[in-house]
Amino acid sequence: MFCTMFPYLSWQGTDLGTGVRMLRFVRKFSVNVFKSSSLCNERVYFSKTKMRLVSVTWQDCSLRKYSSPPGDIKSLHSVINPHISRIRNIGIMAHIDAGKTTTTERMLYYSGYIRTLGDVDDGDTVTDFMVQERERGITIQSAAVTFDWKDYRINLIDTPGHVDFTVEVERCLRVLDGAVAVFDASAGVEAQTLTVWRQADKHQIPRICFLNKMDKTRASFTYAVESIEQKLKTKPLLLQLPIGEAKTFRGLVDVVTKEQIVWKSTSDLDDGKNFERKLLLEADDPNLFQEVHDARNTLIEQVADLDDEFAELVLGEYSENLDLIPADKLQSAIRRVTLAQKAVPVLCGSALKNKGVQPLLDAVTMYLPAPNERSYDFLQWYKDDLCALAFKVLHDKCRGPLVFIRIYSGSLKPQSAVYNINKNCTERMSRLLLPFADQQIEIPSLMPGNIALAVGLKRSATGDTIVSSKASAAAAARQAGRDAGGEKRSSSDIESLLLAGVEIPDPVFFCTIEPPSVAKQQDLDNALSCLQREDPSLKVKIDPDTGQTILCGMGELHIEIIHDRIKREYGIETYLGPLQIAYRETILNAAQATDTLDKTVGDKRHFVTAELEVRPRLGEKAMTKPVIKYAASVIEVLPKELQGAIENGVMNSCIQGPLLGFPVQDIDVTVQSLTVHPDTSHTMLSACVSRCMQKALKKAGIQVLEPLMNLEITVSEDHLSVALADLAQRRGSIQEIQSRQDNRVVVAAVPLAEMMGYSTVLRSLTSGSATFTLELASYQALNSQEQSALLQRRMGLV
Ligand SMILES: Nc1nc2c(ncn2[C@@H]2O[C@H](COP(=O)(O)OP(=O)(O)OP(=O)(O)O)[C@@H](O)[C@H]2O)c(=O)[nH]1
Repeated sequence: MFCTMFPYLSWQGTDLGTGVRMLRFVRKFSVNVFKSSSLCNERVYFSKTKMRLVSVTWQDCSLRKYSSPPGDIKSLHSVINPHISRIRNIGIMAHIDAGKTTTTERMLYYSGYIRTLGDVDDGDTVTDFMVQERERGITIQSAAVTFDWKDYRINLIDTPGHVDFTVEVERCLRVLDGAVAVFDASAGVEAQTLTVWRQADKHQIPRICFLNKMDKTRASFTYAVESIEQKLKTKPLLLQLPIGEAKTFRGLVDVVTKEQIVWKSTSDLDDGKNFERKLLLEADDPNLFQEVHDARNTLIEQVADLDDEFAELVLGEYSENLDLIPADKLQSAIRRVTLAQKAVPVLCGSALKNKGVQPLLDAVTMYLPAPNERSYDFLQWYKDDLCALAFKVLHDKCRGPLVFIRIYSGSLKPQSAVYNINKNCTERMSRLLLPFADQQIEIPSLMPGNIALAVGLKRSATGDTIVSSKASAAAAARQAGRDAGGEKRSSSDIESLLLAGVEIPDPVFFCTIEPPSVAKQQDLDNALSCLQREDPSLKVKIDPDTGQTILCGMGELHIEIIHDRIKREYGIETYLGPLQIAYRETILNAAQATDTLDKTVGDKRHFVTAELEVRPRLGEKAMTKPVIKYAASVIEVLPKELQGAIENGVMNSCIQGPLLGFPVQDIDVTVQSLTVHPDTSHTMLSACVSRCMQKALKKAGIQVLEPLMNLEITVSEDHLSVALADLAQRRGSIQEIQSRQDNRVVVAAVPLAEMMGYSTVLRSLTSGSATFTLELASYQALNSQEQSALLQRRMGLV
């Protein structure tokens, strides 16, 4: 599907003149296949596609710095690989429906990369290109697009807002240098904003806040800013003030320069390209003038508090009159505090009404960091050698997997071999493409800081680290090992230092999936392995008892979308079993067990006697990996190579607990004694340890744990009581009821088992007016009654 949606143009490295001519061609005719009449069936897609050739004048090209004459190598190079200080890798993140896709669409439009404005509600935006995204009006996959704004190259990633796709957000954050957090100005900080904000904190990503939807009836700049300050515990720097609010919103004032930016046209058809920018004078609006004057002084004070260099200016040269502080000095200081993540610039606008997006783009280039202004720990071990991260995979029927790559150091060239550390394999890359808006342009090389699409990598998956060769990976590992304290760190610790991967939380839902006939099983397996490479939060396993394929996902919507994609993209009509909860198991007491394996295979005798102890682990954070220790008498004589086999045996027994077959968490395991005959294979040793573990776990008494979810419902006062009554029946415990403008926000903890089909129920209870988000909080123990009821259900007794 991708090749029909993203036509690409190419040139080969040596013929640069042709390359430039090709670029001119790219600019002249932007092929927009998104206005296709058919978005549904991939196989008929091509024949039904109406290619729309949009003429772009040569003047347009020159504005976008593509005007260099054929053969000008320097400028061609800057088109492909701009100077690193001119690159911005940014993400757009927010709560569901805050307006990320609409804002991205406007950015592409104003930068000249699309000729018509797409609309989420009409299902024709560039970044929401999956059929399911267009139908549902939500972002499911992150989309990476490249465009130029003024003199800057912006690689932008539009991330999903729905909580089921949080992993997608997390893995994108890994490759971003900065982010724009979009808010609905009438709602302020919402549940999912908090989650993505925490994720961005974890990856230390400098941010800008954009208060979108300033045109909405209940939009309130003050309310949204207060909620940012209180809920996100951050220091908002107000760089703009709105002119008007809700219906009267028509522009903004740049607090730094004191310029007013006003969109004169009130027509919904106006594309917002034309606006007036001029100094705000007292005579224009005395109240607003005073407000801006006060806001600028507050901003200066805030920044001076956070930045010593600026404080010196304020206290010295300009102490008599803060009005005289030049805008560029203030901007530089704002940039420094933003990069240091001491504060967050706040801007506002209405993406839908085409207001405020151009100043937002200016702020992105002005205040967010270039790749060389960020520090990445793992880079110190690669120096100038290649280090890149595969952060997204798309399957294209014509060209195979397309892998989005962010390059951190070294360089990448097409037709070259690279080494994938995670997969421990060497792969050949055939082509490199830049994802310019809705086209792809083939490039001859990729330099640090940039993002591109690699064609030909058959095994690389989302989250893999790519380097130049196995030797380079080994050298980096040696260096990392030395820096990390040599022998004291295990090899897996060192590996994790080298890998720039993403932590994937365990899925909370699962169900069986069956093809329409046995003959289609192989096709289904292929489809699932492709989807898994794209989406590491999707897990697929085989039920050891029934042999059925099990699909495990992050939520109802996640599984629904996967089911739909298998049908539409791979043409397989599958049947899903009922959705089930992924419980966990843990132990109640400490216990010991002994096991002996004595087997002769051929002329070899495999003999193991193991004695293990298991104990409940009392940590704050749930741990699915058991902590394995060895008694002193064992570790003294245990050959290192047997350790791996023992640990495999322990891990395997924890994948399926002894009571219901769910993963076992929070246990400590001690190998008390071990006797191994020299001929014993590692597989036999693992098998014996695994069996011994199962015995010990059973003796220790099993407790089933269920996923407990954080629930946040936004509901009107009228429907509050009915929503609360319903929650009480779902074993929900209400933690807080907050006010959000005219609405109430109920914060509660509810077992996931009680939330099946909740969206339909809530919709009917509140006439569709309430919204909710659900996020995994922890695992809690079932009481004995609930546990035995669950056991009976699982055994088919009730
Ligand atoms: N009034 C108003 N509506 C807006 C504005 N921006 C977006 N919308 C509407 O809000 C809805 C959600 O917009 P999207 O751009 O899809 O939001 P999103 O954050 O990308 O949504 P997800 O990807 O599903 O999380 C759509 O109906 C938009 O038309 C705005 O500035 N004002």
